Formats: sequence, C-alpha cells, structure tokens
Amino acid sequence: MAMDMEQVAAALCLCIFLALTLLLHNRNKNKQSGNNGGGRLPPSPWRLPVIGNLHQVMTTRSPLVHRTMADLARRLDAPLMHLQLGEVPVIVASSAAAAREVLNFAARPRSAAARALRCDGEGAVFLPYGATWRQLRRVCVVELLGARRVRSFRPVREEEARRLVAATAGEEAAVVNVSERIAAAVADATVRVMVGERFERREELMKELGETVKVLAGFSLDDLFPSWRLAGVLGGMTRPAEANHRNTYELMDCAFRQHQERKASIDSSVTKEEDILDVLLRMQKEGGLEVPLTTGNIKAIILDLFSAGTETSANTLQWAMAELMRNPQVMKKAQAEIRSNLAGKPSVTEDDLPGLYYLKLVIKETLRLHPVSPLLVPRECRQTCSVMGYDVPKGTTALVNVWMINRDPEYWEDAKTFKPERFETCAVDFRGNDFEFIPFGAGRRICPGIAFAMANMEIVLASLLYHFDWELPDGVSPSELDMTEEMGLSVRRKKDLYLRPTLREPLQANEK
Ligand code: HEM
Repeated sequence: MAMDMEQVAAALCLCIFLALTLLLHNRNKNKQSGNNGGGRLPPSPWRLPVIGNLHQVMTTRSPLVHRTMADLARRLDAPLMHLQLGEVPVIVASSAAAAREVLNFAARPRSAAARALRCDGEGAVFLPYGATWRQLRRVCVVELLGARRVRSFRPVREEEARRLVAATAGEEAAVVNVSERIAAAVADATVRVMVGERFERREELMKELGETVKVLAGFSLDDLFPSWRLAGVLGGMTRPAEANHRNTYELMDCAFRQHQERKASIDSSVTKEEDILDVLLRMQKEGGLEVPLTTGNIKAIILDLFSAGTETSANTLQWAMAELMRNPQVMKKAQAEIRSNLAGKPSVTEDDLPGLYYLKLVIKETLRLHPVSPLLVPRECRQTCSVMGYDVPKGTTALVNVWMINRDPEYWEDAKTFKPERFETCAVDFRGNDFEFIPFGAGRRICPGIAFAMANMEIVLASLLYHFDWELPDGVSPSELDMTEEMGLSVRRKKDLYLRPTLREPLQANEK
C-alpha cells in the first residue's frame, strides 16, 4: 500500500498549524507505549497531534512506505507497532509471529475510492467481510481460479508466450524494453482467459486499470481524516474514482458485447473451454446462490482479477529478469537447466515446466526479495482484541511488513543476497503456512490466484531464458543495474528494464 505524496503534503500543510498548537497540550499522551483508554497499545514512535505519525511514515526522503515502516519498527525493536495516521489507527506486524496473529483478521478496511469504484456491486478484493464476501471468495477459489480452471487456460498461456518470443526475436540486436514486453504478454494472456480472445480496446482498458491503481494506491486524505469534509475536497480520491468507475464499466460493457457477438457467431456444437466471463454468466443464469450474482458483481470481479493479477505477476517477472542480469551465474544455471531439459524443442510447453526445478526456485527467491505487495493488502480488526499481548481497538487497520520479514536475518541466512539455492535445503513455501515467507498473504484472505500466477510466470520466464541470451546495454555492468523501487498498487521497478537479446533457440515457422 503506497501513500500519495501530493496528498500527504497537502495534509501536512493543512494540519501543521493545528498540530503545533496542540503539541504542548497533548505531549503527555504521546508516550512510546500509548494507551487507548485503559488498554495497552503496541509500542509507537512519538507522534504529533492531529497528524499522528504521518510525518514519519510519509517522508519525502523515501516514498516507499514499507521501508520507512521497517526503519521505525527496527528503531523501536517492535515486531508489532502502533501508528496513528491522521484519524486512522494502524498496527504493523514485522515478524512472523506477529503476522500469524494479525492475519487472523478476515476483514478489509474500505477506502472511499474502493467504495466509489465498486458502487455497482462487489468484486473480489475490497469487499467487507460477510456473506457476500464468503460467496464471492468461494466462486473465485473453486470456479474461477482453481487448479482445473487454470489448467484449462494452458493453450492461451502457451500461445501468448510464443507470441512474446516471436516479437522479441523480431527485434534481435536491438535493445528491447523487457518490462513493457512482459507486461503486455501477461495482460494479453489475462484478458483472453477473462473475456475470451483479444479485446479490441485492450490498450484503453490497461490505461484505465493504471488509473484504478493510482486511485487505490494508498490512503487518500478522505481516508486519513474521514471527519473532515475539507480533506476530501482538498485531496480526496472519490471524484477520480468515480470517473475511473464510469470509464472501466463502459469498457466492460464493450467487452461483454464483443463476447456475446463472438458466442453468437460460434458453431454451438463445437465445445470450447469456458472463459471466466462464461463461467460467471452461467452461474448467474443457473441461480441457486445464497446471494444472487448481479451483472455489477460480474464486472467488478473481472476488473478486480485484472487489477490483482496482471501488475503483480508482470512486476514479479521483471524483478526476476533484473535479478538474473545482476547474477549471471544464476542466469547461466537456469538457462542450462531449461536448455538441457528441452533439448532443442521448438518452444516451451507446460509439459516441460515440472522438470524446471531451478526455475521455480528463481521465482521463489524473487518473491522473497521483491514481494510486490510489501505490506500485503490491509486487514481490519472488527472487534477489540488482543494481539501479541497488546490491546488492539476495533476498527484498527492491520498491515504486515512482508518486505521486512523476507529480509530478516533471523529467518534468512545472507538475507539480502539473491540465492535461489537457499530453497533447495529448506522446505519453506509461500502457500500461507510458513509465516516467514508470505508474499501471497495467509489465512482466509490469502491470494486465491497463486496457481494462476505461477502458471503465467513460469511459462513466460522459461520462454525468455530458453530462446534468448540477454545482455545489459551500453556497457552497464551487472552490479550497476538500477534496482530502485517505485510504489503503485504493487512495487515495480522505477526504471523499465532494457536488455539486448540474442536468439539462441529459434521458434520453428509453424510455432510463430
Ligand atoms: C505474483 C503474483 C501475485 C502476488 C504476489 C499476489 C499477492 C496477493 C496478496 C499479498 C494478496 C493479499 C492477501 C492477504 O490479505 O493475505 C492478494 C489478494 C488477492 N489476489 Fe493476488 N497476487 C498475485 C497474483 C494474483 C492473480 C494472478 C490473481 C487472479 C487472477 C489474484 C487475485 C487476488 C484476489 C482476488 C485477492 C483478494 C482476496 C481476498 O481479499 O479475499 N492475485 N494477492
């Protein structure tokens, strides 16, 4: 979760006068370990009246909130820390033990932007805990993203990976924007499995989803100061969210029309795998659900799966390629495995993937060093409760600093080094049972798209490494490669990755 620096600057200006006036008055309340009227809160850095800890979390020095929160937690030596961000109480878990407890919360806080974006019906990510969430979650886990459904999308993934290779081979000897190519391949594969075949307005959809990311990424002023109407006017996200809602839903209408026209033109005696829209429309028609599935729900689910699935997978792949360029011996080992397993085959297919053991470790190690959701997706405490022996008031937002846990020397030897081999001898996995490694979260709201994401990422990475050798352009040495992060809805590379490919294993003509 990122914080929008412009809004925060506005908030700080607005609050500073009031904060200083109240500072002396409230000084006694701002002790290292706060209290909530009787209960014992987790340790907290000192805070200012009104803005609380905003000035420490959202510094212009580092807009990367997971890093500033990690610094604060380290300074306090607090695996569970309490922060006051404007009017919002927040706890941050920075150890595996604290994460285990915090991830028992199944509710999510709902930002003003999320409410505006999903005013026509709930989707899959931001909906509050309750019967609708339980049902939509079941639909996602069982019907849309389960192993059988993911397997059924195999031809799409293989075809899109081959298209990526063919397009890159066409630019051999040129410097290629690998970030852009990966993002397009993941987006194309995802669009096709969601609404069937290519969507003629994909570019527009991706642009609007980029806007969705902007309005959702971080606390806006109307979330930080919900009781101040002025805050919403100055820096609220509701208006941009409403505009984004109109545009994305118009695009969804168009995608639905295109989908229907295609269905009408297909010979109904030919059986074709269902895409995700087919499944949802069939379920809507069949009825029998505890909470009826509305067309608003269907659009919201598809948009949520896009937002949750494309940027995360594409960013992880970009980090993987960047780490492989920084660690040539790892690249060599991964390529040797793929090339010896495939032994001259014309392209990578999913039958090859189970044998690519080291490639899977490369992806795992990328998820450890570069978790693209470094604070997971916020949870909310619905009832006052006890966490690690502290009292956590109802309505507190809970974050888990996975980025910090994934680099904690208590759990990881040589924690900052990219070393896929570490997983050869340790059974730690990312499926939500080992709390020192939870890039997909854990508990009742763990990411339901793990199988979908892994299938997409493995074939793309294997294809890039099988067909090409890669070089950094302009004499950049591996250690000089810029790895600066930038915060969106997920953490991405600040600078696109440009590389020079050399074709080693050409696609055969009929494979293009
Ligand atoms: C590398 C790829 C991905 C990463 C790192 C990732 C990570 C996450 C994380 C950290 C959460 C929050 C979990 C929690 O609160 O404990 C989440 C939730 C979610 N993810 Fe993913 N994700 C990825 C890919 C996908 C894909 C491909 C899809 C679907 C196509 C997807 C769909 C969802 C949904 C629907 C939720 C919300 C679940 C809920 O609130 O009940 N994700 N993801």
